[in-house]
Amino acid sequence: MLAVYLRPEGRRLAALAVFLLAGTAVQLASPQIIRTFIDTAATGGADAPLERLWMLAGLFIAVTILAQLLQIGSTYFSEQLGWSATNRMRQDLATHALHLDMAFHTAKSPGELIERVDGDVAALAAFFSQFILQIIGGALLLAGILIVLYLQDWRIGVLLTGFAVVAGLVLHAIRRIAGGRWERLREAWSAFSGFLEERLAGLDDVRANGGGPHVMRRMGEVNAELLDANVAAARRGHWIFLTASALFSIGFGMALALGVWLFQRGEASIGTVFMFMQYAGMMSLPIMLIGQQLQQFQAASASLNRIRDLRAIQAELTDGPGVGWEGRRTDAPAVGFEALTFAYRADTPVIRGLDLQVPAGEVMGLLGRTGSGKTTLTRLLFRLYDPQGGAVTLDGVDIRGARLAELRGRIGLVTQEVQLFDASIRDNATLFDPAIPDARITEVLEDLGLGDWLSRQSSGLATVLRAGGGLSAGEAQLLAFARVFLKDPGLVVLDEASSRLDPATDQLIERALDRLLGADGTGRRRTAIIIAHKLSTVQRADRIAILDQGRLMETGRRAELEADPESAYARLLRTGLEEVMA
Ligand SMILES: Nc1ncnc2c1ncn2[C@@H]1O[C@H](COP(=O)(O)OP(=O)(O)OP(=O)(O)O)[C@@H](O)[C@H]1O
Repeated sequence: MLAVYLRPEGRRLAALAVFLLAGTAVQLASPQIIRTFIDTAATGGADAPLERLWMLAGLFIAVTILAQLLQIGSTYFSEQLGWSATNRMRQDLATHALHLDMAFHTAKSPGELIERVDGDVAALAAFFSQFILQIIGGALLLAGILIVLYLQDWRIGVLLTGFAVVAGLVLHAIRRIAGGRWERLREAWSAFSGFLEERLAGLDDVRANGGGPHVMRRMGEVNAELLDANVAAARRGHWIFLTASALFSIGFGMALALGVWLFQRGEASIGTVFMFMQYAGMMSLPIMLIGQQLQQFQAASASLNRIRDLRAIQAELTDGPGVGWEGRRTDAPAVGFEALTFAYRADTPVIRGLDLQVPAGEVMGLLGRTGSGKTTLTRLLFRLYDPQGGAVTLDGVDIRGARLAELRGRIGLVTQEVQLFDASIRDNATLFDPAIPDARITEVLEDLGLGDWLSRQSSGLATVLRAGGGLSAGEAQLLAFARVFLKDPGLVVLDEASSRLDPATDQLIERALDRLLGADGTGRRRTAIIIAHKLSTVQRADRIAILDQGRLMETGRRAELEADPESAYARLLRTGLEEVMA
């Protein structure tokens, strides 16, 4: 999977390789310059050629600066590589997750998905860029140092190779013993953020019930655990650091001892001894980092596996072959629910063998107690789920044959809970369709009675609405109507809000309903399914269907049912519809 995302990055990869190789070569060169400098100075004594020394000093400075520049270049390319490859992965994952079935989204919490799509991918990106830089770069440098040392004197080569292996193993062992410190810290952090999130979400309740002191006491406890975990992690981190420092001092000491011995035997110059020390010092960082990154490797491969698992989940609801509904968006279709059975979970049926027809252009009022399956029926119409038995049809055609966009393009939906997005009024009304002209949006909003509201907004249609705030329940409902008018479909589903609105807004909604259902004299009829909570809305229906525990209890023309005192509908009206349904 990684190869797929890395392939388009060939150029960056090549640039990174060049920078890494050049950087390693330059880093390897600087101890050589120092050796020459020292030897030139030492052997020349008072007659040392000053010009040559100046040149060597200048060269050393140039090489040091070049090494830094190359380091910046490699960091730049490795970050670019890591993030651009994984950004594409994140985008693919988000698209994939958005196309998964509702059943999947019901089972997974949004937090879990965010953790997959963002957390895991970010972890991978960070690892990726570090991996290339620190493991590959570090390994190159380490190998380079050892090769140079072997070429210089095999004894120092053997000594420092042995040292590198032992130091690597000891550090690995220490890390394993000290392991677990991050887990405890991460747990403490997630407990802390979970605590904050929950209390902030319930702020109204906490305040209203005087729960403040209790929350603060609990916060103290959570904070104390966080402090403990932090201190423990820092203490263990220091152990690793101290061990590493001790190890590298020993390595340094061994290189020094061997150097001095070689010097005394006349087999190495003083400059060479100094060079050994420099190389020995340069080895410590890669040895530390390679070990650290290899440990991260486990975490990164766990992230990768989770991402792979998510990608492997396939949507069961897929596009049908298409039934040629393009251009029929505004036609009012006949809707049929035929011998429909459906269950969210295998053992609890929600719709049980339901047969119901809504003729084209008619308004069907869907009634039933809470939990009787009304909303579920509308979800099946949108094909958010597929039924286990029977079919939903539009104009007699099974909706499973249609492409999803073709089907959903024909239906408008006004739900009880209007989802607002953190976006402009324009985008909220058109649901991010840039093709709809501003003039049309303004016209629709004004027709719905939102003209005043719009004129009060600081930047008109461009004003950004805050998700979840800023709009009253009534205004949000009207905005949902605006969405349907702008889409202008031939079939609408309305899940009426059961909450009471103020009389003025109520009147605006009544007017919007008149227009939507073609009762305003324009004669434009739409097929409509209304889950009604108010008597005034029910009375707009041509037909009534009453559901009871997923079965059709009664259906017929509203006028006829009303006239028949034995009908369940007439009984409902007598009992008081709003009391029963609310
Ligand atoms: N996503 C879901 N997963 C599992 N069960 C569900 C799910 N959604 C609804 N149900 C169950 O299906 C049954 C029918 O729910 P539905 O929302 O269709 O009823 P409703 O008639 O629309 O009720 P209300 O008037 O309260 O909205 C209920 O028992 C409900 O608990």
